[in-house]
Amino acid sequence: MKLAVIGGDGIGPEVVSEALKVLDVVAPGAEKTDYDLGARRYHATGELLPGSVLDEIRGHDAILLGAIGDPSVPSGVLERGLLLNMRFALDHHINLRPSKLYPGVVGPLVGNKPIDIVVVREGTEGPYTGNGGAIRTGTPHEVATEVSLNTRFGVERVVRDGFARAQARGNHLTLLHKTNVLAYAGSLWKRTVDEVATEFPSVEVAYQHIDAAMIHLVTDPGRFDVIVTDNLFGDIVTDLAAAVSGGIGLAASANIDGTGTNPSMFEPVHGSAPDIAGQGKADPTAAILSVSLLLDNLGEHDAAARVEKAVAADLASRGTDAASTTEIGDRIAASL
Ligand SMILES: NC(=O)C1=CN([C@@H]2O[C@H](COP(=O)(O)OP(=O)(O)OC[C@H]3O[C@@H](n4cnc5c(N)ncnc54)[C@H](O)[C@@H]3O)[C@@H](O)[C@H]2O)C=CC1
Ligand SMILES: CC(C)CC(=O)C(=O)O
Ligand SMILES: [Mg+2]
Repeated sequence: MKLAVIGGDGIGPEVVSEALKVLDVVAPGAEKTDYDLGARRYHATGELLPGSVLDEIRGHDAILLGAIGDPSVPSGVLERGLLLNMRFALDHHINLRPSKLYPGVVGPLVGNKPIDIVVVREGTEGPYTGNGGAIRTGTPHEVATEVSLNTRFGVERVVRDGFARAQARGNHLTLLHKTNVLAYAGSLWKRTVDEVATEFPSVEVAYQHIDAAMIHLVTDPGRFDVIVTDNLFGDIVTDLAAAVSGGIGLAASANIDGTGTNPSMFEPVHGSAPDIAGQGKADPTAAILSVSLLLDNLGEHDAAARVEKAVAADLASRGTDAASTTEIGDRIAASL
């Protein structure tokens, strides 16, 4: 197993280092190559993601990433030039984000309602493609656009993936969009879901406007099983799903090229958290669960299950005292 490892910025390297401790126990033969990408490299060389580095990364079986983004670099430069660049170049169209309330975890919802949701977020289109512009910048007459790009091809492949996942688990799929206002893109998503649904007769289909879904995720999360949605809505709903399932420090994700052509990338849902970077406060659980997703994706199902089981056991036994980043990583690695 050849892995490219990108710690990145802020708490990224801190949580990745704990994730690797766990990986080393369950997959001791894994060959890891570290890539220095992010703010440090950008300041030193002006480089974000050189083509030669991207080509090298392509030669790996999977990528483990911490987080990208740093306050010393203008907002969006690293996020777009490095992170999104990598997701787009490697065709990571399926952005998989499970949210589960593990036993023993006390979430913020009244009654600690059970949560077991998988968000299938489109990963290469929507408003994240950089399809926009600005004129008269800095003047009172400035105009800025950020166009959401949705192709039938791109929507259909992620919708089909969502249905397949729904069929394999709770047989329920909810499309989240805003068809009442975003009529063109909304219509494409809705029609695609309705058409693909005919191939999956066992899957019950629901639709919710994205704003109302924020209510239901907090008041009645049990109504969701698989959620399929676009890149922006998926970004937002998965931070909320993480928050109601015990916190952003527990939320893992997979950026998958469904065709298997390029290595998929596994990373926490969270960002580089500059507010707590370097303090040993970051919860590495999301990064560790991302290792579980990585192993599962590479067919190492037993190892993946071992990691998830160890995390679940650790979560069940966590008290109210905050443990440090390394304490949590050490504990989970030792339990394996
Ligand atoms: N995939 C990625 O690499 C992502 C990068 N970013 C970038 O990260 C930077 C910071 O973004 P924010 O909006 O502040 O989002 P963030 O997710 O980094 O932090 C939001 C809040 O969650 C807390 N938090 C995050 N991860 C945590 C962990 N593992 N344990 C405990 N607390 C944790 C932070 O301390 C902060 O209060 C920005 O540059 C942003 O663009 C944001 C999201 C994803
Ligand atoms: C920083 C963004 C490009 C990504 C993000 O927030 C995410 O994927 O969750
Ligand atoms: Mg996000």
